[in-house]
Amino acid sequence: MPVIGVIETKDLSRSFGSVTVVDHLNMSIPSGEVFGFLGPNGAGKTTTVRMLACLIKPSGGTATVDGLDVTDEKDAMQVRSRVGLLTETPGLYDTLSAYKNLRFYGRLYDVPEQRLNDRIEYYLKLLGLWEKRDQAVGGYSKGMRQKIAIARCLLHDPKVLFLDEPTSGLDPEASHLVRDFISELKKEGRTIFLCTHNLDEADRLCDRIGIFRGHLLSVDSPSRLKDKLYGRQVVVKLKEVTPTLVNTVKAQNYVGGVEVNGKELLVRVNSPESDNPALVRALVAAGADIQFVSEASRSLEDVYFNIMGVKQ
Ligand SMILES: Nc1ncnc2c1ncn2[C@@H]1O[C@H](COP(=O)(O)OP(=O)(O)OP(=O)(O)O)[C@@H](O)[C@H]1O
Repeated sequence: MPVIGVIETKDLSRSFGSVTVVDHLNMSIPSGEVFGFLGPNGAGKTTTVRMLACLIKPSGGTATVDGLDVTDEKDAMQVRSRVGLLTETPGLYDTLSAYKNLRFYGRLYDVPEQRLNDRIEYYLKLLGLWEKRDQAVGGYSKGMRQKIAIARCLLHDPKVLFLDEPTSGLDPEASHLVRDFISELKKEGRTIFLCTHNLDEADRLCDRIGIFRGHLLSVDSPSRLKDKLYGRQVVVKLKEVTPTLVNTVKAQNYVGGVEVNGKELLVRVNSPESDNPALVRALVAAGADIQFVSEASRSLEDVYFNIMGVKQ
């Protein structure tokens, strides 16, 4: 039987006037996955999230969240109660304390009184804000406000979380705390749909990445995206690079290609674990003085620019 994702879209589309912003989006996100949704400004990420969270209607196609049809009015009510949404500009009541802000929103979601108090206490303690629970949110730092905003969208215990730019505008320490918090939420088994422009963050947090501009250009785990585009490469640093040494490497039948970068050879191989010993032996036999051998690491930024066709 095919595995049905907790988020499924089939040709999901949305236009504003004559402009199509989301164009036949097809994706399937399994339960418990952290899915990174990457794309340039105006790619249609927020529009996609708004459709999946039932804030706007699709112009075409279908989508289900937790098995519920987002285009069906009755199902949409239930979807809203099963998802948590952190928007790019989460509004909090500045004059109310963190505790009162959370109580206010929890009641909107009809969370039973005792359960609400327990959940507020749990999250404020987890986020290190319990001692400051009675301070007005207006006096909170940006990072503290963001943590309250994330806690707010968890009060009704949603299975699926849509986080739109959760660390945008936060300093490195606050971003780190929010990222740790997202990892905790993953451990709780929630499915997290993460829109971010921070590629390093996506690389660290996400099980899979979808690179999107109107439709999905590529989707896979960060490591497979890198391997698919670049294969595995070994960097061999030599005391001296000579044409003989380059030709020796090229002549090895397990070598897929060689690039010379100063005193380094960038060698493409299928499996460094099994090919490196032979490569090192061949180079030494040809007179090479090897200083370092390591695996070349590609960043998600390399992948993103490659897929977007941006020259670096
Ligand atoms: N309600 C609306 N009416 C008209 N156009 C809209 C509306 N909402 C979004 N758009 C347009 O749709 C396009 C995609 O916007 P969207 O906010 O989904 O992009 P995004 O990928 O989230 O961008 P960013 O990374 O900048 O947040 C933009 O050109 C935007 O102007």
